[in-house]
Amino acid sequence: MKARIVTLPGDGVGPEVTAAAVAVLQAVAAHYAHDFSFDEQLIGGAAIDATGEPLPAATLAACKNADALLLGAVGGPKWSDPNAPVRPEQGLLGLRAALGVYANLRPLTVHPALASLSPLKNEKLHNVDVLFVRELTGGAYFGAKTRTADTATDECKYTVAEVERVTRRAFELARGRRQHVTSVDKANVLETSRLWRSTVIRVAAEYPDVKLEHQLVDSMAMLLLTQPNRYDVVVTENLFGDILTDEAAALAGSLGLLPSASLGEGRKGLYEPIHGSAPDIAGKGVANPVGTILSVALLLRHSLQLEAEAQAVEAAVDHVLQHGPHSRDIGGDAGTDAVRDAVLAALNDHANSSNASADRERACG
Ligand SMILES: NC(=O)C1=CN([C@@H]2O[C@H](COP(=O)(O)OP(=O)(O)OC[C@H]3O[C@@H](n4cnc5c(N)ncnc54)[C@H](O)[C@@H]3O)[C@@H](O)[C@H]2O)C=CC1
Ligand SMILES: CC(C)CC(=O)C(=O)O
Ligand SMILES: [Mg+2]
Repeated sequence: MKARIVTLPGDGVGPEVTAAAVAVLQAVAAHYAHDFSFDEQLIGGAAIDATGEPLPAATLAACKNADALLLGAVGGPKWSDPNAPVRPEQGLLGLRAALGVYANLRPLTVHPALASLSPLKNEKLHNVDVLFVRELTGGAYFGAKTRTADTATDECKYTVAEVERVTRRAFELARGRRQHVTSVDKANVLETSRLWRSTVIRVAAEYPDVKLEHQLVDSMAMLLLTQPNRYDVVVTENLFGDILTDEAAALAGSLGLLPSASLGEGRKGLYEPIHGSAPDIAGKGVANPVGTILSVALLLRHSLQLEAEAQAVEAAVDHVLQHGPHSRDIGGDAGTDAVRDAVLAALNDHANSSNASADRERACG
């Protein structure tokens, strides 16, 4: 198939992990005879340096014209002056809003080979398989902001329509999994959470086959670490989802491992690791590319509908996590390129063995 993919490497480790993930997409294209074109665009601090804006018009135009987008990360100390007129993060928020990608899927699994890195080193780690569905284009990140010399405000606003659409997405996804949705809010205190909860309850009535439970976000932060295997699909608002998923990454062993897919109504999606620009390790060639490579698997699955290819990438990553090499954040000493090369080799083996078995089936049939 033909697909136009815009890449947005961004800042810090963003270009390093994006390059590794693009190499995987190129290998998928070669193994499975697809025609993927890549168009690299500026975003974040790199875009501010080049154009003065975190989301240049040319970037937005290219993104609107693409089938899928792959992003590294934005931000870093160079652009973090609290009084700066523009910030790299505004570029990413603006892109999410412009694309209308309101549902951010952040899957969490714990690879058995990495279980010793997890704070929960016991049987409760078995079968951890949680799909976070984070609302991505509303809430405090997008509300009106005010600032005077001694006071600042960030408005947190949600409409019923915004809650309904992300809740429906969560319930639809739960139907293909273990039919269980946990909605996380702070309905004992926040008005937005009370609207969230009543809307979720109403939408849930459309899905009698899916069990719904509610959890307040503060106790959820604890339960996620102590009983993660209780959860199937977790739906929550923008800020809570951002925080809970970085916490969840600790269970997997590193923030560098988790991928994400940001989806709206069409097939187009924005794919990125859940981590940031990791300025502490940027430029050293040691960033873990696994979260970004697994984001490529989500891109293949959700935007390009190439399920076999998505599974091939996931199997290749699984092989590397099982046998190494491992990057420093997960206890090894391999650099980004060595992990990328190991994934490419495993993908090559996987594709060759799939082709061989297809040949055998054809010969028998
Ligand atoms: N989606 C995005 O573009 C995001 C951007 N940011 C931005 O990133 C910058 C740094 O933010 P932090 O709070 O430090 O979060 P961070 O996610 O960049 O880093 C947190 C810790 O995780 C480690 N880490 C992250 N990704 C890794 C990887 N692939 N391999 C190995 N270790 C990894 C880092 O080295 C650091 O110790 C800030 O400017 C922030 O605004 C933060 C989160 C998301
Ligand atoms: C705009 C981003 C920096 C927010 C974030 O941390 C994330 O989406 O994970
Ligand atoms: Mg975050």
